[in-house]
Amino acid sequence: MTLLSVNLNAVAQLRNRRDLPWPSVTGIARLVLAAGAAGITVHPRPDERHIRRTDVFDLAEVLRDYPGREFNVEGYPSEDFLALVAEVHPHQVTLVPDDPSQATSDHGWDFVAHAELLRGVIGRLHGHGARVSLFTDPDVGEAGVAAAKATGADRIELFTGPYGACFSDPARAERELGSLAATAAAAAAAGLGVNAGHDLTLANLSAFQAAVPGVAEASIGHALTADALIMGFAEAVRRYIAVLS
Ligand SMILES: CC(=O)[C@@H](O)[C@H](O)COP(=O)(O)O
Ligand SMILES: NCC(=O)COP(=O)(O)O
Repeated sequence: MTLLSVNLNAVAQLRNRRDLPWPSVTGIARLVLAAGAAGITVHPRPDERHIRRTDVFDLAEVLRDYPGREFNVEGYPSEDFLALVAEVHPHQVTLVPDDPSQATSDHGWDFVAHAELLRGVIGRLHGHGARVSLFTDPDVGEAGVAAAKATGADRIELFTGPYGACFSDPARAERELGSLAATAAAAAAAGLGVNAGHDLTLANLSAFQAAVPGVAEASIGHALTADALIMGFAEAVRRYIAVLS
């Protein structure tokens, strides 16, 4: 069974439209956890376009009321980011090679070029007990997985954005699923855990699950929030969990 971690970036972005405290990021976190989500994911970007530094501390407090659920904090390993996660102590840190100016996360790590950086950062994160996952392009294959393993990471997160973009091209979706499945199998053989995320939806998730077995955690936010605008967060969480189970 793949666990669902709900990404709250989009809720924070809606809140930030006005200088008002609603929609409440912590309130939605409590709602999705009560509905059965295994955890919460956030990506506090340097410009605080959505998740703010204060949200990360507030959500860590919420997670303390839900033993067994996990807090996953994503970001580029800048000194500011590393200082934040050293204070908050999330269960998992997902390292992403994002430039501050990027509109969204749109590629994984070059594990060879960034080997030294990643090894040092992962050692620091392990020092305060975090599990470390590395954002990974779908087509890195065995060589890329071996390089990821060499950094000391615990998991890779399959970047499913290219697959999610195939919503009108079934043939390309099949090719993307083939790449994702090959990289996931290589990761499992190398003793790495496998997470997944970016542009997963109720429409594409079951085909992903069928093609890529053994994914430990899917972090889903944008589409789940869009669904929640129609059916509510509790029902949306239940629908995604049903597909992931
Ligand atoms: C790493 C990833 O794919 C997403 O988790 C990321 O959080 C998306 O960031 P935005 O919500 O800022 O697009
Ligand atoms: N790591 C992926 C994530 O947290 C959410 O991505 P998305 O569902 O908002 O595209």
